[in-house]
Amino acid sequence: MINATLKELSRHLTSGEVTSVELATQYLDRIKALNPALNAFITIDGEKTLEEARAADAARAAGEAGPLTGVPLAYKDIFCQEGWKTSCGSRMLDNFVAPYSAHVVERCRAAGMVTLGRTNMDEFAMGSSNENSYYGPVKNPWDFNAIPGGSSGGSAVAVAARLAPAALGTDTGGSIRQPASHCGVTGIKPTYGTVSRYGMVAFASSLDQGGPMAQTAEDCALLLNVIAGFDSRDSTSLERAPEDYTRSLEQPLTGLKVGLPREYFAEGLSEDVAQVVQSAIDTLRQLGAEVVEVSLPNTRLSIPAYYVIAPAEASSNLSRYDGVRYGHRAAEYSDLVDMYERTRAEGFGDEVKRRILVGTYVLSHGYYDAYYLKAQKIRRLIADDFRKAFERCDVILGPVAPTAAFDIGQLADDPVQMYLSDIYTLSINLAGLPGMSVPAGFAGNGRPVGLQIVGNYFSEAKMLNVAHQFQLATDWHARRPVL
Ligand SMILES: NC(=O)C[C@H](N)C(=O)O
Repeated sequence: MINATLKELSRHLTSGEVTSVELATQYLDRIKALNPALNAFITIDGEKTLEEARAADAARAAGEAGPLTGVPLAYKDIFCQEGWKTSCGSRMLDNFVAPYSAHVVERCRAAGMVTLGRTNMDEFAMGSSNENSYYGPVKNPWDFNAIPGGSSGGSAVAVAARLAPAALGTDTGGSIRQPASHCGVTGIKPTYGTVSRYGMVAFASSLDQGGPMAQTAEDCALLLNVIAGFDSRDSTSLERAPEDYTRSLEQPLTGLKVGLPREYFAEGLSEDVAQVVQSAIDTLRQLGAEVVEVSLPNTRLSIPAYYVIAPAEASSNLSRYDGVRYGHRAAEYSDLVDMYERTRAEGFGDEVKRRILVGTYVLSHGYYDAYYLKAQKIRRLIADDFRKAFERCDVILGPVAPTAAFDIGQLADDPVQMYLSDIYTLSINLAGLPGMSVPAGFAGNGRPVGLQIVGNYFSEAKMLNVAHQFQLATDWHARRPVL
């Protein structure tokens, strides 16, 4: 049962082959056995989980079950969940129990899904390796020396190690796609505005977007059906008619136009990742896709633009952690300013402090035009690159990251090198486009490699169709680490 997809679990629950309580117990036992080594979860609470599972079984007995009632799910520790500690991977929120639930959590609970726990992450979602968590690094189940990717590393590992059949993550500059790629799971970051940010701890609000991580594209579609949709409590939530994201899964790919950006296959891409991506493209070609070359000339500017805009927004968003209202407060201080200073010095880790400093600097008088305004102009150019590219193709394919997962500690002292690993993911967030990662093979060292699929605005159903057809023709998504 532990290896089943959401789709299969739904069937097993419907047929009565398993109850939600039995299922939750199996996952909780596995979490208990493996989490001490993997560190994928920050919080588990078996009693609460079983209570939700019992309620799901009761709903089913009363004939009130939906397709995902009783199916378990893990949440990145960034989504507020009433009654659960919501730490965002930070000492600052180590004592914070959310008094309300995020929109996506409300949606999943209303669908009858059962909470397995809260997954580890880089502090305030800042990082690409999960080494920035106050709760310690997460281990990649394929190789305990490897990083799992970040910042949704705990969610990716939970799915890869079968500690959960699916998990929710967030993606500001690659945080769903890059850990999905490094752990061999499927993840999708929807078009900006598709999933409500209400109750999601804010990092860079113009880029943050929640999304599903699971074994298959089909499962991601099922989960997206649950979490997507308008919510008036998020001012950037889009008012659109509800969609069924599974509607195109079975369509053949004949005639699909696939764009390969020249800039994604150039210098900096490792040989083994290039090979995996190339063979995935060959598979899609055999399935009827037609390949065209496209150009995204401003790709290289995405790193400086993102690392101005994201810290700028973060410096503003994180100003709320002042020790007054909630979260950490220094134990000793002499006056109010001293309290602010000590609280923030103690509560935030190095990477968060670095970004607050950068963000404050680029927004400060005299530097605003030189950095922030310029970055916003680059953002427009990047979106224009994609607009032109999508005149010639239906989806864009490429790598998710330049290399497979690197070793724990390898880039820990080199933030700029760490930022460079986001080169293929950042521009998608800057443009607000949907992007996904699909397991496509392994690097020479046995670590997983994902294929990135980028779609035009609101083309999630098409992307999921491409991913699903790819998964019908390959079995990379079904491989699992030996644990
Ligand atoms: N949050 C993200 O999407 C990850 C990105 N590497 C960052 O540190 O900002």
